[in-house]
Amino acid sequence: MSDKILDVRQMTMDFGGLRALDHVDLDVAAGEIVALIGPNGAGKTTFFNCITGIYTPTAGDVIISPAGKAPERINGLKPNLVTARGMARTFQNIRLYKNMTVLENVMIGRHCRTRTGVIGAIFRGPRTRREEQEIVDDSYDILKKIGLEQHVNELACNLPYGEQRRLEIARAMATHPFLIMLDEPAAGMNPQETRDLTDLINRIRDEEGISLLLIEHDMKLVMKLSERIFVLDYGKKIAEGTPEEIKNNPVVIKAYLGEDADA
Ligand SMILES: Nc1ncnc2c1ncn2[C@@H]1O[C@H](COP(=O)(O)OP(=O)(O)OP(=O)(O)O)[C@@H](O)[C@H]1O
Repeated sequence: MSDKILDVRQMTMDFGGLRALDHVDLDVAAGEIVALIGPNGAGKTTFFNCITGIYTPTAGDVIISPAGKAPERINGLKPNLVTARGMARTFQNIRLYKNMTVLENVMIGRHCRTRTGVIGAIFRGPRTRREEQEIVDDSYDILKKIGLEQHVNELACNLPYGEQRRLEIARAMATHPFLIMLDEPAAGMNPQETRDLTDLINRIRDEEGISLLLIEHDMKLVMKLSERIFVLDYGKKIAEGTPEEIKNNPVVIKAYLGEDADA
């Protein structure tokens, strides 16, 4: 496929004697929503950590090809540089600056796109002030898109759980990514919050043109949202395909879905 924006080849990660990822291939095309599923301990979060620079994989390649840019191998880049290349992520456990406002949390995400250096920040010339205003405006726009604009000045810790999760997504969007990776975005959400999240993810793809790769245990959500699904089990990729193919794949049913296949 020529329109791959992310192409992960033979990703392998050993923790001492434990092989958490075993030669895993995965790709995401432009404008695609892809899910990575598998039982607890299958290696999903490790996979995210390997492609975002948190871990240095034992072997494998991560190649990105955002629109209009030449393909680049990003193995070994530090997480902040991976983000700057256009790959943003959220974490399994909410990681917000809880005692900062909603707007400030998004502005922090946006800062990875600033041009002002230390000198500019100290002297605060017109260019720096203009850039700061742009960051505020851009962050506010993102909060509007996410539906959190009425909370701009509230502390992040005072938001209900579902909205904290949305704020994390807003912060990821503020980095102007071509791909957002969500680690269990629906975890702990009630049914209404999960429905809102489904709409939000679709809107991010349809209106912003951002691709998404998500780890999720909520099979209903995965089947509804994803165009393709990759399945891990004990660090190995055991299947990939459309939701229909995955639902009916006997190897997947045995390893993971079991009775919930039609959930
Ligand atoms: N830093 C680490 N050091 C040692 N072992 C680790 C480390 N991180 C993960 N592992 C192990 O690697 C395997 C894969 O873990 P990982 O967290 O990636 O699974 P997962 O599919 O994300 O699970 P879950 O759905 O429960 O979040 C597990 O056996 C885990 O114990």
